[in-house]
Parts: sequence; C-alpha cells; structure tokens
Amino acid sequence: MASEPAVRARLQRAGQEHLLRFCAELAPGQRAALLAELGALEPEALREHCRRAAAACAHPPGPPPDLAARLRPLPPECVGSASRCDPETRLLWEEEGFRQIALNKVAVLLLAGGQGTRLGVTYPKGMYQVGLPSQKSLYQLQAERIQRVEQLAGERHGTRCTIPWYIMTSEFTLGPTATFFQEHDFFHRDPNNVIMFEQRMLPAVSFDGRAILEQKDKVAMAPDGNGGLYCALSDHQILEDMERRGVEFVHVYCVDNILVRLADPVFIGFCVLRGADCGAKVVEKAYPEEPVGVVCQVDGVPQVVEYSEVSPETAQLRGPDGHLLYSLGNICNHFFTRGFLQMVSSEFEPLLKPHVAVKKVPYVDEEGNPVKPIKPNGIKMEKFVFDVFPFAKSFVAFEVSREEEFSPLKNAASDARDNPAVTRRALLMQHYRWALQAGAHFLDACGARLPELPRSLFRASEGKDVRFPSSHLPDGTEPPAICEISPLVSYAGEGLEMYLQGREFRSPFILDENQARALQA
Ligand SMILES: CC(=O)N[C@H]1[C@@H](OP(=O)(O)O)O[C@H](CO)[C@@H](O)[C@@H]1O
Repeated sequence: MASEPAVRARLQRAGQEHLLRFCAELAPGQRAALLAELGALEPEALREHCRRAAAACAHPPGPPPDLAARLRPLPPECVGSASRCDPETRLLWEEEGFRQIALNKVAVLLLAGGQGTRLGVTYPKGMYQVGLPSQKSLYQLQAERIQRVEQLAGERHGTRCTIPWYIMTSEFTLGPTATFFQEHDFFHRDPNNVIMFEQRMLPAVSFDGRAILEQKDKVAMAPDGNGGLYCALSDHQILEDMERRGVEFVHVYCVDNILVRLADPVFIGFCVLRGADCGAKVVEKAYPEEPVGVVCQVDGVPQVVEYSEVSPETAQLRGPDGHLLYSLGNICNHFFTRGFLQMVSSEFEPLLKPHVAVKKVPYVDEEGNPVKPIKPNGIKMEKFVFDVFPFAKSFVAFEVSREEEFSPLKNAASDARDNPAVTRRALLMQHYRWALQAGAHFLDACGARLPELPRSLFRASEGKDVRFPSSHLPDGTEPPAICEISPLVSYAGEGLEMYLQGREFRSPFILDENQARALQA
C-alpha cells in the first residue's frame, strides 16, 4: 500500500496536495482507501489533466468560432445506404457479413461505462427493462440477438461460430453488470465469450484547476468518456485477446439503443467489401436540434461533430434538396478493423483531445461539510469514441432506417423524447410490422379482427416492406396489437412466415422459442 508521505510527494508534483487535507482525521480504513485511490493517479498525467481542464474553462463555452467554416457534408462516395441500394447489392453485403461471422472473425464491443444520469437510475443502463411483455432487459435483448445472428451465420455456412462479446464497464458499472450477468446465467452465453473490462476514471476539476474532493475520503471521479475505450483496450490486453481468437472486425456500440443490430451482417459486409478500416452507422437526423452527433468532414477529414458542439445555425442549414445539410446522425454503432484499433491504441490515443463538460459536482467545503452545488462548479473531461475517425485510411458511413434500427433510451419518463415508453413502443411497433409482413392477423379480446394498418400511415418502400413509421404517429400511440418477438426467433424480421403466415393471434402475443415450436408443429 502507498504510504502517506509517498502519496503526498506525488500529489505535490501534480500540484494537488489539497486532496489530503482531511487525511489526518480519517479512520484507518478510510485513510487507506483514499491513499489507494490517490496513489493510483500518475502525477504528471494528473497535473496535465487539471491544467487542461482549467485552460478549457478559460475559453468561451459553445462551438469553436471557426468551426462552421471548416465543416462540409461527407462526400456521397463515402456513404452507403441499406435502404436506398438495390436488393442484390444488399444481399451481397449481408452474405459477406455472414461469411465473416461464420469464420469467427467478428466481435461485438459494448460501451457500458456510463452512469445513466439522464435516465435517473443508480444501476447500469443495460439492466433497465422498458416494460416489454417479456420483461427483458437491454442486456438480455442484446445477448439474444448475438445468439440468433451466430445461428443464422452458422446455418448458412454449415458451421458453429462464436461472436465474442466485449463489455467495457467502469468503476460504477462493472460490479452490478457482472452480478447481473451471473444471476441470469449469462443469458445462456458461454462466460468465456463474455469479456468484461474496466475503463479508467478521471477526477472532476474545479474552474481553478484543482481536483475536487467529493467526500473527505473520496475524490470526485468520473469515467473518462466512451473514448476511454482505447486506453482500456491497452490496459486490459483486449486486442491481444481478439488476436488469439482470430477476430478481425469489431462492431462497437453503445448500450442504450433498444433496436441495436449486433454484428449486423449487412453493415459488416458493407464495410468489409468497401475495404474500410473504420465505419459509422447513421440515420437521417429527425430535426435540427436532435441530440445526435453529425458525421461530416472537418477540414476535409471525416469526423463526428457532437450535438453539444455544433451551433444551432449550422444544425439548421439545408441543402438544395431541402434536407438538412448535416443530416447524417451518429447512432453510436461503429465498425473497426482490429488493425485500426491496434494503431489507435498504440499511436494515436494520446492525440485525442478531451471534451469538456461543465457540471454540478458535489464536494466538501473547507470545513469538511458536504455541499450539493446549485450551479455548475466543476469540469469533467471525456474522450469520445468517434474521435479516432480522422485517423482512418478508409472511412465509410452507412445509412439505415431509423424505424428499424434506432431508438435510444436516454431520458426518464418526465422527458417526452427517448424515454422508456418511447423505446418500448419503437420495439413493439417494429415487431408488429414484422408480424404483418409475415402474414399475421390480430384479434381483439372479443375475437374480432383488429383493423390492420391505417392506409394513410403506410409508406411502401424496400420491396414488400410495409413501413409504419412511429414518427408519423401522434405521440404515445400504441401499435394496434401488442406483439413481441424474441430475438432468439428472429434477428431482423426474417423467418417469421412459417409461424405466422395466414394465422390469427390475440393481442398481446409473445412469439418466443416455445411458441415458435408449438406453431411449427
Ligand atoms: C460521445 C458519443 O458517442 N456521443 C453519441 C451518443 O450520445 P450520448 O448523448 O453521449 O449518449 O449517442 C448518440 C446516439 O444515441 C450519438 O448521436 C452521439 O454522438
């Protein structure tokens, strides 16, 4: 254990000795914990972190003044589209994706270190369940989609294959996530193929560059952002683990999108066939202020400009076709080759610039009294996962349908958007569409057939795909029938005809594996 004089000397080098000001009055256990926490902070890095935070604070808030002039939309040749391509091309991409999965070359990596502050929960967001009939959590939906896509790839190629699931957690989420997985028997995944690792934490810093003490024996620490991924990959030898397993392509995604398609073969295949080392899935932005980053070019280089860093004027610009000029909304689904991740982790990571968030950080005052500030008093610095895009040799964006692939759980019920009810509805609406496309009919409680989709709400596209965009429905509208389809039965709406074609079902209807077996018999 680090001794107090040793820790004090290190803190002096970092200019942060004040962190020990209550040390003498702590009980032995508390003191040891504080010394261990402080002893782990590297003095030069801590000094630099606090210096940068204070310097960033000296700049006026908001986007850099010259940013707008440096922005351009991504050139069309870098953008593919799942919905606007011809069906044969889409099939080719999908086939390539399945081939790579069957060869065990694809892994998924979940970014799950966040604190769920906006959602207002004290546990990891992935454990949240939005109120589906099956009561599945986000983690369970994800686990089951991995299992199904492995099965589909295996069937096509007459093999058994594995998609390892890497889960980046933080000090806040590792313990509860690990326990949750154990309690749920890893959702029937082999625990050897679920690899949890922890991202680093960084101290929150006051406006004058001093790390903040949250309690007498605890520094206010926060995860280093989802771009902490690249340090964490090195810290825990994750890339070596991928290499041992033969993984070449990694689908990185964030935890909150209830519709996320893990290891999506179409996306993987598109990126691989394009020879991309780095890719981002996007949806068309719904409205100018939508809180999604935009994929674009800055000084001619592909990049994401985060919603918090783009001015309202720029966000509202429209192109000649009337669409938003910066319309490619980042949905935090990224493709990386292992080689690219290796280069980033070994070479480019130190070049990533942290982003500054000014926050209310609870602290102890000079007398040691805990204070909950009413206005922002501190700075948290975070790296962003997409800040590595400028280092790509070949970057692509891939546009997908929002209704099918994007409904993030960000906010508590008190917020009208991206809340649990909205995400629940997005999933149930999707499953209802899939069931209708597969030829199902639904009955009300009295056995009468429910009217099928109001014609005015149809938007026919993608061949026989019946589109029923939730964005065209008045807020709060439920699908006409409740239908939930287990990801173990269908990953993206495929293969449902054999259970549903021409049959009638009463709402609510849950198509799980047992039900599917019964219907097949
Ligand atoms: C740093 C980062 O990854 N930000 C992402 C992420 O936003 P959060 O508000 O941090 O959850 O998810 C959004 C999509 O849900 C995406 O648009 C945005 O760019």
